[in-house]
Amino acid sequence: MYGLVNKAIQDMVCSRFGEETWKKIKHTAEVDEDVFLSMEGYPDDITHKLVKAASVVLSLPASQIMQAFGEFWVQYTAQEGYGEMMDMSGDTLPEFLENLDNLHAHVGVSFPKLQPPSFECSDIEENSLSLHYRSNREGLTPMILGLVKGLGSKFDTEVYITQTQSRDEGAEHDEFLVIYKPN
Ligand SMILES: O=C(O)CCCCN(CCc1ccccc1OCc1ccc(-c2ccc(Oc3ccccc3)cc2)cc1)Cc1ccc(C(=O)O)cc1
Repeated sequence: MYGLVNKAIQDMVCSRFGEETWKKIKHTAEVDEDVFLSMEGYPDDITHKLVKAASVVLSLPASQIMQAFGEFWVQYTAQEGYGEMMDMSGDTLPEFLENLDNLHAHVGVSFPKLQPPSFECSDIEENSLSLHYRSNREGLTPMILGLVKGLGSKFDTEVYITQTQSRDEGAEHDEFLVIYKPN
């Protein structure tokens, strides 16, 4: 995972719980990095250890941490210089979701170590669609719930998302029903 992800976790924890809590989380995770370089590639395990340690230190379920992080990621990347790229990826929530693979392909051209998941939309109706999420990473599914919620805020759109298929329960990939209503 690029360091931008770990840096975003650090910024979310520091902004909401302070520097001391972040130090405790890094210590619990046994992660020694003082600074995460956005454009450096880090083992995925570091991200998983940080989420697990945050769950212990904050006494919150890891799924809740990942969901909050997904929501935070959308605004964080916009303020960290990817706002224009995100704005070019669609004017509405369904459009953005349909263009997500293109967005990742665009980033991947400049940053070849990117290992993006794949998102596909099907059964697209006026106010709903099915979102298919395929990834070679494990355990980040709750982040997708937060990412879509974050897109709801970005597009001032009420969004309801529920998982309808789960890889953990034997499905080939995770699938979500996304219902949206622009305000
Ligand atoms: O792998 C999984 O199964 C779940 C990963 C979910 C995280 N993605 C979120 C995708 C997303 C979904 C909804 C809305 C917005 C989303 O992201 C927009 C986005 C995607 C990628 C970047 C990005 C930009 C630069 C990166 O790397 C840098 C950073 C600074 C300098 C050089 C390279 C890494 C990711 C920025 C915004 C983004 C992503 C972040 C990092 C990686 C990666 O390091 O492989 C792959 C994907």
